Amino acid sequence: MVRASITAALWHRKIPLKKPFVTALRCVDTVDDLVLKLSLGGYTGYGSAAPTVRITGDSAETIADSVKHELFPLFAADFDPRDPGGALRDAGDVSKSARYMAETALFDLAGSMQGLSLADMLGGARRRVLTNDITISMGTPQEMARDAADAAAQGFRNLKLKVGSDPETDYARLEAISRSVPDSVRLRVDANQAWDAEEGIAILKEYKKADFPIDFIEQPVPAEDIGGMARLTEANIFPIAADESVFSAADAERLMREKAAHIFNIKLAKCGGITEALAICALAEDHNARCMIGCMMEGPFGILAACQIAAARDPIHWIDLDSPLLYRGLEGVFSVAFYNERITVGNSPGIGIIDPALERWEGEKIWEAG
Ligand SMILES: C[C@H](N)C(=O)N[C@H](CCC(=O)O)C(=O)O
Ligand SMILES: [Mg+2]
Repeated sequence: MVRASITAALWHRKIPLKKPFVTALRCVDTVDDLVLKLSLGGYTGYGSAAPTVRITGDSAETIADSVKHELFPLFAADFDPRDPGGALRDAGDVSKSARYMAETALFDLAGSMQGLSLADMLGGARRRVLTNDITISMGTPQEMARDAADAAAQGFRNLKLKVGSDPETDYARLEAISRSVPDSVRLRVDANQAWDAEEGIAILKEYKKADFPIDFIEQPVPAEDIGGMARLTEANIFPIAADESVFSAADAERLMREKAAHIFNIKLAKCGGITEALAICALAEDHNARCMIGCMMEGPFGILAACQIAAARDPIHWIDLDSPLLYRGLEGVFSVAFYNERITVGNSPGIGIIDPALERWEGEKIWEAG
């Protein structure tokens, strides 16, 4: 047990995007990135979180306040590198984004101290190369078809399409995109809660009739409409992925029990970090279910942690960790390499940061302690 010598600092920076990211829920042209740096005996650990109020309810202020007043006192007093998440076990009902940021930094610090990558800390990487998708923001059918064709030309075989404005335009989007990409390209369609169950069933029947190359439909109905998710799952037109409906292992367990999704989208920002994500993976293993690991439009450190988990856990079948591909400028910062659809997870300690690039994007240090 190492006591009371962790120092912490919090940055708030803005990461510019190549183009606005548009979904049925929100539109952003920069990523708001809160970064937590922990230092102990010459070692460092980093975590990050984005204030996605529309999805997690967490603002920059609530995340920062929770780290300063609720989480730092816990891990500053009680950090054990052999059990990095242990200090947060009794954190209670805190901001999930803050917990995620702190837990990522604690695992990164522990990995640095032990010379182990996070994937190896979790029992060894089974896969070092992951196949990522890329998201095509909601736009006109022509714009989306052009973006889809560009992505396919770069080598992406899995495209995640944002839909949910109105059924006619969505259909035109799918039609234009299907025509613009090679037959080998598969589509994931994310409605971000835009439909109700009846509407969703009618829409999906049309998509089926048109033979669009769809692998699954993500979060067709509002997060709390578990009955609607179950109806769409039972209809079995396309596999249904739960995203905003699954914030915790308890949510995942309910969805599995009520047969309200085929696929479970784990996001560290939604579930509060690595420990809860592993609990969802364990449940999926018990239920023989498959998961996707996804991300918010968020900074790179949490994405690195998610890549390490994806490399180490079998139930994670689909990878949607494309946020870094959408930033303007990233090169040379991580041991986890993003090259078009390929993510290669290296052996560097912790989550795999080579250079935290704290000065690279506009931002400021907003707090330090210890
Ligand atoms: C970035 C990722 N591919 C994605 O699409 N995530 C969204 C939410 C992102 C956000 O609004 O910050 C999702 O799956 O709904
Ligand atoms: Mg989604």
